[in-house]
Amino acid sequence: MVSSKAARKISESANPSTAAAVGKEKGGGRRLSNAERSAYFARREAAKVLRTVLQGDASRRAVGSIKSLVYNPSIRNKKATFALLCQTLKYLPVIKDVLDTAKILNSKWKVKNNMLCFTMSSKLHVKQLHCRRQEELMYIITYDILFSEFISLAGAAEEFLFSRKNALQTALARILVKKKVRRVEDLAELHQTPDISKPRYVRVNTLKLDVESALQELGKQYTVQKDDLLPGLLVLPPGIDMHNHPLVTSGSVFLQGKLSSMVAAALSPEPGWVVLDACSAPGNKTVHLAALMRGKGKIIACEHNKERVKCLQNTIRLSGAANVEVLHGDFLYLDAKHPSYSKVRAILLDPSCSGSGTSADRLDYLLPSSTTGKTSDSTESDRLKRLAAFQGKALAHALSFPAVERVVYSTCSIHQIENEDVVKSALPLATSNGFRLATPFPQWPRRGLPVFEGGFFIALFVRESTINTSEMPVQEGRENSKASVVKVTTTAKRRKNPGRLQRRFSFRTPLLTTRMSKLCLHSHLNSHFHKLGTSRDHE
Ligand SMILES: C[S@@+](CC[C@H](N)C(=O)[O-])C[C@H]1O[C@@H](n2cnc3c(N)ncnc32)[C@H](O)[C@@H]1O
Repeated sequence: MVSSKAARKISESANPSTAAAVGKEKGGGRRLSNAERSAYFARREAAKVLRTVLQGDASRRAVGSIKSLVYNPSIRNKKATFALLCQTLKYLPVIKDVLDTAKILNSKWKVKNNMLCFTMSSKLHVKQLHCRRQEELMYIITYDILFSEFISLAGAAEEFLFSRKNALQTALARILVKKKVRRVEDLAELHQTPDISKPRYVRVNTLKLDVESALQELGKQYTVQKDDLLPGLLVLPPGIDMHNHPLVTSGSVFLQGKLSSMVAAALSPEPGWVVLDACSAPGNKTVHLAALMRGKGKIIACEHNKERVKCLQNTIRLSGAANVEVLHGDFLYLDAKHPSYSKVRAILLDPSCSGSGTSADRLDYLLPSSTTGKTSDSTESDRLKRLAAFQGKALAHALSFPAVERVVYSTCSIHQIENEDVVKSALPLATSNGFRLATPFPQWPRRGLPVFEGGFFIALFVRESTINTSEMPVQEGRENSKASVVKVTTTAKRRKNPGRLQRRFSFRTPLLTTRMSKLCLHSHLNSHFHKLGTSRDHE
């Protein structure tokens, strides 16, 4: 959580009066300083993320955590955006109340010339914008005006709201009187920040850097030590921001928590195996698998969400893993009996879940639904049932792949319905297919109990190999393909006839050797998918 002090610091640095470089006057207008520009963009970036966060929260759909949205590559000024976003969310109930009382959201403001042209000129092309259309931006700027000490006025929306500063302040004063409190901090609605003082973990990407070198490099700046359970994991002090550290931006280390790092380690695939990552984006565990397999063998990374496929591809690219094949499609539709999967020996199943175990990490306590109790118990329970139904189907499907010896099922949920209940419901099938539940980390002392604040759930199924994979038919072309990352775009849409799937293919590198024609390729991939009569929209 970013303190108001930190947010103020950022606001101060963005303020023209404290920033050294104020641009020169030009043609009757004033060119903005870098700090003004940066504040202008940070507010708009924060507003964009805020819109996604609020829409996701209102519809209870997983759109990514606050952190993951801010640390998306499309956000340029991450630090300022994050600070503004967290602070605005913290004060959001008050801000909404203030804007309502001051009747500002129903007004319009005038935009002079082009808002993005950083010259405040007196020659006008006036356009009117409605505040409602820019609601999130209004929230961000109102936060800045009311609660941070300085504000840069660059931008028409800023000018408009600043001209109503008195109305905003009067509205705030009225609300305090009405609620019988003296300070804004005393308003009961303000979110309490939980005390999160967990260490920062980084996982060394051994495809790019060895653990000793990472230890040495990070040791120049921080107190760092090896984790006592996972050899490639390093432990650093809590609260440090490493997002821009060169080892992180180069993909030499990944910011990955201990519990998340335990999942691929529990699967423990051997170099040379064919491994399926069933629900893979954004790909942290996919590239961990690649590192554990030392780049040997093949990982098929399946993901059904188009946007998240892009994220997955970025992660793979960053990691330098050359043995990952990205499959854009629904895992439940993959035909386990298809020859392409006949050599899959391990499956990592980390499906969509409620995320209840990592909600503090994801800053969910800042979301409106966490304080207003907008989500009723029955809505939440329906959601959990829907998720559990999908998770159960996915686990049963994973256990049906013919050559699979190890299946890891993991969630970041603390709900029994998504964890033990799913595993229990799959046990009869698992047993009849020759699997038994195994202990992934015998030395891990507190299995089954909440180990940190929040938590992960990991179940490992193993079966002795009954199939000699060297006798498996080799899939023509695929085995000979030199393709490293293959982009297969598959759009499976439910239609009147549920057995029919509509697909699109695009290849960055050839999937098969030239011996196979495109037509042949199409029918080859058509038979990869196998309808199990389930909904694709699990969330
Ligand atoms: C919990 S996340 C996986 C996180 C990932 N293992 C990692 O460590 O980076 C679950 C992912 O599964 C995807 N997903 C959900 N249902 C799916 C399905 N039926 N087939 C393929 N992917 C699915 C979601 O879009 C989401 O990206």
